[in-house]
Amino acid sequence: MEKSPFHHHYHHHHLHHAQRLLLRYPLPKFVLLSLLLVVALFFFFHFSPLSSPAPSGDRRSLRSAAWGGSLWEKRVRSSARVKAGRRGASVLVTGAAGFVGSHVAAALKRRGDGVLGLDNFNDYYEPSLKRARQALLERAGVFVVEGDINDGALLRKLFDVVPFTHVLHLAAQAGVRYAMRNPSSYVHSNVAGLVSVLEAAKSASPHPAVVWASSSSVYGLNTKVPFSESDRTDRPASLYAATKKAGEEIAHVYNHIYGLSITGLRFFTVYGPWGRPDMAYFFFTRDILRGKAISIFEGPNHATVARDFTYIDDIVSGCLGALDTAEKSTGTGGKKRGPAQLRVFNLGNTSPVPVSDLVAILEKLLKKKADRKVVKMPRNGDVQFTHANISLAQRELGYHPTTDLQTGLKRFVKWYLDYYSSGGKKSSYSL
Ligand SMILES: O=C(O)[C@H]1O[C@H](OP(=O)(O)OP(=O)(O)OC[C@H]2O[C@@H](n3ccc(=O)[nH]c3=O)[C@H](O)[C@@H]2O)[C@H](O)[C@@H](O)[C@H]1O
Repeated sequence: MEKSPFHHHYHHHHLHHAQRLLLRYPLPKFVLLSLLLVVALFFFFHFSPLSSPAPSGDRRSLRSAAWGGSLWEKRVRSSARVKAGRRGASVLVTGAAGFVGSHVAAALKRRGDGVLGLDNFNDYYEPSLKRARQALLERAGVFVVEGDINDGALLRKLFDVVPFTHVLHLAAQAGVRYAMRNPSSYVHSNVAGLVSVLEAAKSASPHPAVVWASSSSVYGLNTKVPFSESDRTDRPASLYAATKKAGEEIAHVYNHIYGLSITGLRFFTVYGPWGRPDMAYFFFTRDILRGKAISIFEGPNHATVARDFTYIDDIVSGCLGALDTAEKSTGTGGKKRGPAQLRVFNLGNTSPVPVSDLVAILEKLLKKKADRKVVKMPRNGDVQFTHANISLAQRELGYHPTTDLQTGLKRFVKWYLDYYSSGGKKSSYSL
């Protein structure tokens, strides 16, 4: 709507009037000075580094623990050093304070490899459990740097200090159902975070080989069982699954352009001592002990919901097999000299168990009946069953899972009672 000439004139007149007023009654000096001071203070606090959160890559940022400095570099170097007289690997383990990360980091160190951990110790589940795992790793000689995989400056620094031969990338936002409550965390950690790690790898000299955690959930709504690596993975049922599938596509790009050797591992519901409190086997144990009701999901017309539960020690052997058979990357400093290895493997147990059977095993081990509520599986991103065909991993990685659910849960319950009897601080249980 065209502004009327009156409108324009009206404003002009008012401005003129204000000027006349100011000139006629000059403001006392101190009023002017205090006005100037207020304005100056506003600009100072608004633009000063103290007020705006420093960019995450800035090690002086108040949020993440400081990193860098000569003492820090010395600790990084000695942690990542291969044991004398051994042609071992020097591995950067992201998510090293996590469940799978801490177990694999300890196993690598035990066999003499160099290991440097990285973890942001976020509070997706109680950080005290991550700190307890970190303490065990420190005692084993593994330094876990506190930092975020999205902190490019930190990753570049780590690769400057250590010529890593491998990256075992396990840092991720895990959990199928939580994706409906915090979707951005999955994009931040599983997509942006993976790109950040692959960017650091392709910029390093030499390029490390990368092994990273994908997920059984990429099989989504498939009904053909058992799942084989060549089956369709274009029907994810959760955002978690979609970010892991996206990761597999992103891996293909970094392999194609930069010649990075990349191996994706599709883990199948991993469980065991030092596990994740957000997973059913863990909180069912807690709730049975507390006499709290547990909800057991069931499929359409009372079909059972089942998982190919895989014990942590078998997963560790699968991860070591992937690292040991990973070919070198064919690039260096961002240039590729030839085609590089690109692989994906199922790491499962090939014996799916209904959730109700898992509960029955826990009741026996805990000598306590569960207060069961059988509920229809909610539309929460869960799938009705998973079942791994592991013949490819058996052939290529020498992967041979040996632990059945009864045996694995027995070890988990022993750890659980030990750890929480010490008030969730420590456990005589090693990783
Ligand atoms: O294979 C994977 O890649 C994933 O494995 C794991 O996901 P899930 O298989 O969903 O494990 P988990 O939550 O322990 O539920 C176990 C069973 O209990 C059922 N379940 C769950 C909760 C409940 O209250 N009741 C119930 O019956 C539930 O429907 C399910 O059938 C990892 O968390 C995930 O990060 C990813 O690694």
